[in-house]
Amino acid sequence: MADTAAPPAPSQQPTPQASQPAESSTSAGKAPAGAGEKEPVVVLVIGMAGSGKTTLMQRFNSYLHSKDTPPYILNLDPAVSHMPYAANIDIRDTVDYKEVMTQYNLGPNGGIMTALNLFTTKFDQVLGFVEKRAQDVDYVLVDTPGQIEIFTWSASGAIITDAIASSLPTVVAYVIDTPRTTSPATFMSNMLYACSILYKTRLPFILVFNKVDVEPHDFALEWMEDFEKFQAALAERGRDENGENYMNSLMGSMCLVLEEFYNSLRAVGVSAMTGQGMKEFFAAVDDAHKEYNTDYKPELERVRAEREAKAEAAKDANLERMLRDMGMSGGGKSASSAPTTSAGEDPTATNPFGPFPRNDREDAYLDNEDNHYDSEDERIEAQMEFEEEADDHPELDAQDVEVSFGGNRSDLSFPAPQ
Ligand SMILES: Nc1nc2c(ncn2[C@@H]2O[C@H](COP(=O)(O)OP(=O)(O)OP(=O)(O)O)[C@@H](O)[C@H]2O)c(=O)[nH]1
Repeated sequence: MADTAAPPAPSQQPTPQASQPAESSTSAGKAPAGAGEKEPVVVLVIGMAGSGKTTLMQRFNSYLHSKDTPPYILNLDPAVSHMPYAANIDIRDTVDYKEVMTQYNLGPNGGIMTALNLFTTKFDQVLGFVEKRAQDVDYVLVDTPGQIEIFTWSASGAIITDAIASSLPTVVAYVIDTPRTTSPATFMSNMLYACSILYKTRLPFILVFNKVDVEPHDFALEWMEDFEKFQAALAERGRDENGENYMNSLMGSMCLVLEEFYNSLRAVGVSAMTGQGMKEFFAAVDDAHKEYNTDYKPELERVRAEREAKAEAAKDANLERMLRDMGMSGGGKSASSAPTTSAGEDPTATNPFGPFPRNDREDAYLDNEDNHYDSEDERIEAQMEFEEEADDHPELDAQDVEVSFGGNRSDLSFPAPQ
């Protein structure tokens, strides 16, 4: 194996909080920067426990080193005991899941899940490290926790996936233990799981049939291409020890449903043990990278633009509402929020002080006959007289007068503008 460096020992954390993620210096940093802009592709390695993810990561790593394109590696599995490759960023350097178990009184799965949650709170920094190296590498490999559901169905897994996929081209490599998938029922369960991940992440997807040194994956390709062959295998091998085949019709219909799913992915057979299929795997990754750029990226940009447009519209609406509240715009009132008097009329509609209900002081002012003017000129003249008088009487200085919004805003009071 080309890269068998011992993994760095996990640091002992005094408290189960995520410390600052650390970046190990491995060969990725030494990769020669290519001419022009480089855009690495992130490969998220996901699979059931024991499917061979970690061994495969080591194989990918050694293969890429042999091609002179060392990858940048992230390990997100806090419980991995032996890592046969050196990761650039290792979750175990940041959170000690055993410490998390002790402090939070959790079992192993709860500890792994909580460790991942804690790490997620620092993931923006992790992404910062990855982005900094983006110019130097072609591939970023991400190993995920052995308990697949901890990553695929947790909020932190979704946050991490979204964060990575919105910053760099990302593809999912779903690792399958081929020798353990030869029964039609296990095959179907694995495919349904893969399908759910594909529809959840919506990222370009590669089915990686691992351990083909033990069992070639031809049967799987055959079942995916020709559903009648799968039906035949079901009829032949789908019976339990009592000769029952009650699951067969369900699985038969399932394979029809999965036909569309099979069309939208690539499948390769590999062996982490012998290194078979590496060239085909990376060709599939490059193909999926292109798919990300043609299909996923425009969709991502569309969603992002939609989100920004919504945020902009909300900002405009807030500004408009604020201006209305301050009586600086047309003063249009919102029909739904305008309060009404007991007589059913809207007091804001007749309030010259602004688009809010009159308060007692304003009512008193308007009820005073002296304050009614026949024309706007007359009102302005009266105001100028008042201001001249106010100059001679500093006690009338407006600065000392508290203006309070009436009605539903009576809890707010603001000093009068100077
Ligand atoms: N024959 C054979 N064995 C393999 C291959 N890949 C992995 N294995 C073996 O499968 C077992 C599980 O491999 P791991 O790499 O630990 O699998 P994993 O998916 O990372 O396991 P978890 O972290 O527990 O989920 C180990 O005994 C490996 O030696 C392969 O291609 N061929």
